[in-house]
Amino acid sequence: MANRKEKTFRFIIVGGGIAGVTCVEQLSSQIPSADVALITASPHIKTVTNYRQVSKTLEEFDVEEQPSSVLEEKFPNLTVIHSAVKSLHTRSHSLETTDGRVFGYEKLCICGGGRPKLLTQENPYVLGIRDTDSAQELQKRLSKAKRIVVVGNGGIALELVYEVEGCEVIWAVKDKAIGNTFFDAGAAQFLIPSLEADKPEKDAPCKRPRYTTEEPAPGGSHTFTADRNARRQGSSSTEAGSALGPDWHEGIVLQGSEQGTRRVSLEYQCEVEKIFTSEELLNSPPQTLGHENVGSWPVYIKLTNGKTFGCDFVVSATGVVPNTEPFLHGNNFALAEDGGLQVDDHMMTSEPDVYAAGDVCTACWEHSPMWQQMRLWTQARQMGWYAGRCMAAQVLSEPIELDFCFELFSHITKFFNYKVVLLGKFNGQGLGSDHELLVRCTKGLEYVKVVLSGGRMVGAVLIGETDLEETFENLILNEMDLTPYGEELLNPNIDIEDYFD
Ligand SMILES: Cc1cc2nc3c(=O)[nH]c(=O)nc-3n(C[C@H](O)[C@H](O)[C@H](O)COP(=O)(O)OP(=O)(O)OC[C@H]3O[C@@H](n4cnc5c(N)ncnc54)[C@H](O)[C@@H]3O)c2cc1C
Ligand SMILES: NC(=O)c1ccc[n+]([C@@H]2O[C@H](COP(=O)([O-])OP(=O)(O)OC[C@H]3O[C@@H](n4cnc5c(N)ncnc54)[C@H](O)[C@@H]3O)[C@@H](O)[C@H]2O)c1
Repeated sequence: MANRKEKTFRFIIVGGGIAGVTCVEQLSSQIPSADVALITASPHIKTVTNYRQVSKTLEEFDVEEQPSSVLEEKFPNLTVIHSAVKSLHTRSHSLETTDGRVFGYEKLCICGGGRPKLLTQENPYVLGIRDTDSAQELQKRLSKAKRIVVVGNGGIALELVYEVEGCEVIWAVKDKAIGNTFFDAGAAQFLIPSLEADKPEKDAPCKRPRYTTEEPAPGGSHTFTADRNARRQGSSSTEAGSALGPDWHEGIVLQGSEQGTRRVSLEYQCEVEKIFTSEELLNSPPQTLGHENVGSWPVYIKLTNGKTFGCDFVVSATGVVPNTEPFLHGNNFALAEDGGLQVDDHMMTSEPDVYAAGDVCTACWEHSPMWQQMRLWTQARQMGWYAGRCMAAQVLSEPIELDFCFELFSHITKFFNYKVVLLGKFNGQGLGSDHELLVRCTKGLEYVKVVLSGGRMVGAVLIGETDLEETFENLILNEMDLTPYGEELLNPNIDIEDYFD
């Protein structure tokens, strides 16, 4: 490294997202005398506000973008450095920023987050959504759009297809049902009517102890049309200018160039074969186009089901990749299969004195049977907080055990305007055939699914205002044998809270 060290900090945290900021807050409050540096590429930092512990493991909060001065005022020993890390030298315990400065550290925590795993990096008509800038770019392009194609079947796609209005949406999913990262086909079936014109009728509860679902035929497609005015009555108003947070889409107007109805066409079980510009399409065989007219759209997307759609742009909502590049060269980090920095149960990477937290890392300790990593705000906050505690514990020579929040996976969110709570092995992840499901579904009102293994509850999906999260969380954590209760567990006429008191 050519440049001389400008300063050596006791702790350096890289990344001003939820993981990095929570780590800084934890360290600075635990060891107020320690000099801490936060190096971040973004001009603003993300902070957790309105934090609420819903139950033992479920938490809810808002995410706000704030100027970094807010953090510096709170912690006098904190220095915020607005620059990106260009390279890391773990042997000399130093790093270099893109503006040529070199800083030393005693302990480092990498919280560089992730970036969208785009279908292609080169095509200007393919957008990803990550931060405020990309969300604003989406809003700008959408305001002139008549048709977009959304590829992907996770959190972003689910939120986007529901929120976009005044623009036709073609939604291409690899799977047999929508929302594969969060739901199974049963929950997807429950949610699908929300894309349709009328609010679903509220039927009497129907218990479905045996789990069956109808699936669309391979390569099948469905079109759902919603009446905008009808839906508006039940949805909250959009306010321009608020920060990208868990309700990121409420801060921007996702309105296409047309007024009136929303139209979502679902293309199931297909992937992207090719993305063309109109010029490329002119030079391709005539059968490529199908019913589309060449030249009427700026970009065309050919799916593996043989269909080609012209559109104004494509949203690639196809997951994230950990932002590890600047940290790898010349070092010896162990990387996980998903590209994340491997961390142990003290959030330590394989390099000495280097920790990592949030989307950039992959939890490689032996997980509790009820926990799995998903790249979510909640886990970024929990990992940042725990990494801060681990770093402090090490310098103070205090023992520390893996935090309780990693005992049980829990996530609370909203899809299609329904409250959604996910607990434990909510999709029977890793259980193979060694599990059974109990399902209760009331169309338009609630969907409750319980995953049982060896008579014990190991996971649950709760959609709607079920009020069951705390009871089910306790049942999972207590590992109670529920065999004697059988299907009564989901009997809508039994107040389950009283039942287990
Ligand atoms: C549109 C969208 C909606 C989402 N909705 C939800 C939701 O409803 N609920 C939920 O739980 N999760 C949601 N998520 C996921 C959630 O945003 C992430 O899991 C979480 O923000 C990860 O936090 P992080 O701190 O690890 O990373 P990030 O928030 O990505 O922060 C990384 C930080 O590191 C900085 N950085 C990167 N590289 C460098 C470098 N070389 N040098 C210096 N700084 C660097 C960046 O500038 C940034 O400040 C959503 C994600 C998206 C994109
Ligand atoms: N409410 C929430 O909790 C929420 C909302 C939005 C985003 N998020 C989080 O933000 C991150 C980014 O969201 P996301 O939706 O991009 O990721 P995701 O991991 O949730 O979903 C990615 C989806 O893309 C599909 N996919 C991957 N490669 C593909 C390909 N080549 N072709 C077609 N489909 C492909 C996957 O099957 C999956 O359905 C995730 O970590 C997600 O959990 C959470």
